[in-house]
Amino acid sequence: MAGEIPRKRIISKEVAYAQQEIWKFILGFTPTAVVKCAIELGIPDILENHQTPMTLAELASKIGCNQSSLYRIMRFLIHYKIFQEKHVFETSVVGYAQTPLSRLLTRHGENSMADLVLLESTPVMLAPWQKLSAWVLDNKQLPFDAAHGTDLWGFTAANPGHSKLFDDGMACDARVGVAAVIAGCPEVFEGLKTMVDVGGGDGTALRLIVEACPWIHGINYDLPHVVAVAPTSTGVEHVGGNMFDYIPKADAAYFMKVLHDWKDEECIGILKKCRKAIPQDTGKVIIVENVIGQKEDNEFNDVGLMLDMVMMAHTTNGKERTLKEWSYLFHEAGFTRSPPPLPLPGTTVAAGNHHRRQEPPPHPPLPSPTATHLHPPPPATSSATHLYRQPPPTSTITHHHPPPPLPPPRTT
Ligand SMILES: C[S@@+](CC[C@H](N)C(=O)[O-])C[C@H]1O[C@@H](n2cnc3c(N)ncnc32)[C@H](O)[C@@H]1O
Repeated sequence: MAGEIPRKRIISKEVAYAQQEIWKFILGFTPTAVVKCAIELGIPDILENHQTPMTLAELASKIGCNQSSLYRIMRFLIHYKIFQEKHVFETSVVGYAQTPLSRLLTRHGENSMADLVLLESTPVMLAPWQKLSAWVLDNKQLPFDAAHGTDLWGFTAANPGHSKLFDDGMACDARVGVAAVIAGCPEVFEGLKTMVDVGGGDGTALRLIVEACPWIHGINYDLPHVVAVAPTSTGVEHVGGNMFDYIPKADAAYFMKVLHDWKDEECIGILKKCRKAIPQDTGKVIIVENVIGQKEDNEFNDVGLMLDMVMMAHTTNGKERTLKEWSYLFHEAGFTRSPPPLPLPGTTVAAGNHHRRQEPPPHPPLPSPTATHLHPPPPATSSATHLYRQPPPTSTITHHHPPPPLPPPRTT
């Protein structure tokens, strides 16, 4: 019939859906870029300080920018629920206001993640993503090294400005993570006189822990260039060194988002060093890390998987791990038992204890049935469900170990 479109040229619903969805990937960088722009313009802080909704004219005047660009930026961010529109108190005038999301983007708010947004969107951190496919293809040069000629830690050591950005970004995450650990499983800190935070960055995590548990003397242990500029705080001593060589002696060793930067062999080496740093009978290793879902559960969460890609782009063979993969590390390092993970509000914590390994180790790289047995997946309780579903899940695992011969401490 004249004017009728041939049937084969009408696209199916699936193809139409795919054609729509693919734009999320084509332009997936825009939310990050526009959120970064809003932070740089100081919009979350301006709205926070103003306390009542601000009109476009007021906001543009405060920032010192033209209204038409600002209007489009705000329209975009309102669409993504970063900001909202609200009536100015008892008037018909509509203005811009904060949301719970934008409160996380003020520069110095209690739970601010602004520094982490600014870090991840720097040209330095974006460049390695251009090298990802080459790395996957030939495994010759890690993406970060290919982009910058050195690894992340070498780069931060040579670039104090980027090192500060990195430490500030990590401190954002540390503030949220430590609050969850203290609220959800304070018992892990009971009875500790000393605790070393290995890879503790600028000491933010340890400062908060010592504030909450003032009976603990904290040792913040990180690379010399990091602790050299770390702020001082009561009850926290900064020690510079290399965790592959030596870990300072303490009742407990605390690792927060450190082991995910390293491959299995390196983590096992670090954990073995830990066994030399803590007392045999009462010592603990406390690990606060992401736990990603296991394949059979099909419960990988978006944030966990994104972080796993970040580890590939930015670290020297680091990765996010499933419970079985964590169990494998503990077993290989000589620990035989750890309790199931404990859920926390907004995050998840697992606690465990430790015993010296008696049986032969499982074969790498896959976790063996022995490792699974030593650190079984959590039972199908609400805790376990919570563990896998909270983005980003985190686990704390404590272990005991045999006595150490002690190397001399290195301090800065
Ligand atoms: C991802 S950051 C985590 C920082 C901190 N634990 C937190 O959660 O905010 C990893 C830390 O490990 C430190 N690091 C890297 N290599 C190290 C080494 N060989 N010895 C000690 N610390 C190291 C880095 O300087 C960095 O502060």
